[in-house]
Amino acid sequence: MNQNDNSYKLNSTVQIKGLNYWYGNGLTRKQVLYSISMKIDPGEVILLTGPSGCGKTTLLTLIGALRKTQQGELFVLGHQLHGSERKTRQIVRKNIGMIFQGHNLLRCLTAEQNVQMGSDLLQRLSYQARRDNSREWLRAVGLADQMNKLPHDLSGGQKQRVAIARALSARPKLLLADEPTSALDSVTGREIVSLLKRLAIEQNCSVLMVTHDPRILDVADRLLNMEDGRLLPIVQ
Ligand SMILES: Nc1ncnc2c1ncn2[C@@H]1O[C@H](COP(=O)(O)OP(=O)(O)OP(=O)(O)O)[C@@H](O)[C@H]1O
Repeated sequence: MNQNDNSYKLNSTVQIKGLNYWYGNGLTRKQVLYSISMKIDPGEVILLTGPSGCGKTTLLTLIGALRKTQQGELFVLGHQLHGSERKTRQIVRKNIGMIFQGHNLLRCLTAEQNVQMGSDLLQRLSYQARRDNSREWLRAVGLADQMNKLPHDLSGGQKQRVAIARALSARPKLLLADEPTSALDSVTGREIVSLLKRLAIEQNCSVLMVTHDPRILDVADRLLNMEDGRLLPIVQ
């Protein structure tokens, strides 16, 4: 490995080479990812598509340091995750925002309190500054007048806006989103993805988004397609 290889890995938000992954053990062991190689540059918005069961969520959770890497190189935000210690994975996770299909908001907390869970990761800020940060983010996603509402009093689109505010309020360098528009109608879905892209760009935050939604593909800087655990060559 030469010096250029190393700086490349440190400069990319994500750098993956020859990543394989298996579920199960012994006779039930099944390979679900095969020789995945890819990279994500700072500020890039990438959409990952592919049929159900092809391995998209598995790849997302490996990049998000939510699973242990088994084989291959996986550099995220300059940290090698293969063979990494728990502490390294924690550091990486703290710098990643995550948004899932279900918005994953806590039902008993207001919109503001849910966003504050993200702001609270900014440990150097005072309580008041974290609170202001949460409110600013709710304003940025257009929910200034809904701060005190509980999730069940918000529409699906509004809940996803809160989830976006919560994810971005922690100032992540990478945002991972797993089908964030799947529960939304097409107009709201597009609106949410455009908002997410605009806000992420403003933060110079890279985005990797899994989607089945063909209506939002044009939002991407780059499209990746997966099938049977493999990334397909890009057809221009
Ligand atoms: N915890 C698990 N244990 C065993 N097999 C699993 C587990 N999670 C996923 N799988 C299998 O791994 C394969 C890839 O699943 P994964 O969820 O990554 O695909 P996906 O492309 O995200 O699918 P979908 O679009 O339906 O969410 C599938 O065959 C799935 O059944």
